[in-house]
Order: sequence, then C-alpha cells, then structure tokens
Amino acid sequence: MEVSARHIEPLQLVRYAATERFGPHHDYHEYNADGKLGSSVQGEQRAFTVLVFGATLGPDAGGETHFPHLHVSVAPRLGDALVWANVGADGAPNPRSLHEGRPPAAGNGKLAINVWVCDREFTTSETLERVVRT
Ligand SMILES: O=C(O)CCC(=O)C(=O)O
Ligand SMILES: [Fe+2]
Repeated sequence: MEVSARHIEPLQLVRYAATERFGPHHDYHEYNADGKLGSSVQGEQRAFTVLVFGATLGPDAGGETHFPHLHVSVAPRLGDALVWANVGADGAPNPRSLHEGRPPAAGNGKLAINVWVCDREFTTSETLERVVRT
C-alpha cells in the first residue's frame, strides 16, 4: 500500500483524567451487512494507527496502551509513537489489533494524538460533523 500525508485523517487528541479509560476496541471500520464500511466517511479504512504520546506516565501510573491478543502493553512516554496495522496485507480488518487505553492511576493524566493513516486519500470536504467522530 502506498501512503502519503494525504492519507491521514484529521488528527484526534485523546485526553484521560485519572481513572478514565478507553475499553477494548478496534480502530478499523467494520463492514455493514450491505458491505459498506459503517463508520467510514469516504469509504476509507484506517489501515494504520500512529499513536503519539503527549505525556509520560511512570511505572505505577497506569495509562498503558494494551493489546490483549498480543499480550503487549506500552507505557506512555512523551514524544514516543506507537504504530500498528489495523488490517492485514490484503486490507482485511485484523481482529488481533484489539487494544485499550488503560486508566491513569489517581493523580495522573494522559494525552495522546491519534494519527490514522487510511488506505486512500482522505479529504476534508465532507461536513465537519461527519469528519469529527470517534
Ligand atoms: O489511549 C490509548 O492508549 C489508546 C487510544 C485509542 O485506542 C484510541 O483513541 O483509539
Ligand atoms: Fe484505538
């Protein structure tokens, strides 16, 4: 798959206060019964996620990005980026990309930026309501 900066969705900032979490989910868009990618704006698929951490959380501060199927947990560190594929080489959603944002422990917050790299050019000509979503 060829990618360029034009394949990047509008960036999404995620901010967690202490104890807030983002439960297990996939970043890819699911296919509806009619064969369309349900939450996709322009038929694009989120092929890759680049999660850029905007805060450092120490060893007991929680806030890890956890991949249950892979038994991998990554602690946030300011400026680090975690990159993974949400789809296989054939472009099909890969359920093993399941991940969650664990809650920061009391007294900690977490910031990150989602950079979703899609399988096609993403234009922002659509209305804002359709582009800004989770
Ligand atoms: O906060 C995290 O570690 C993960 C965030 C995430 O998965 C998302 O925003 O889609
Ligand atoms: Fe995610």
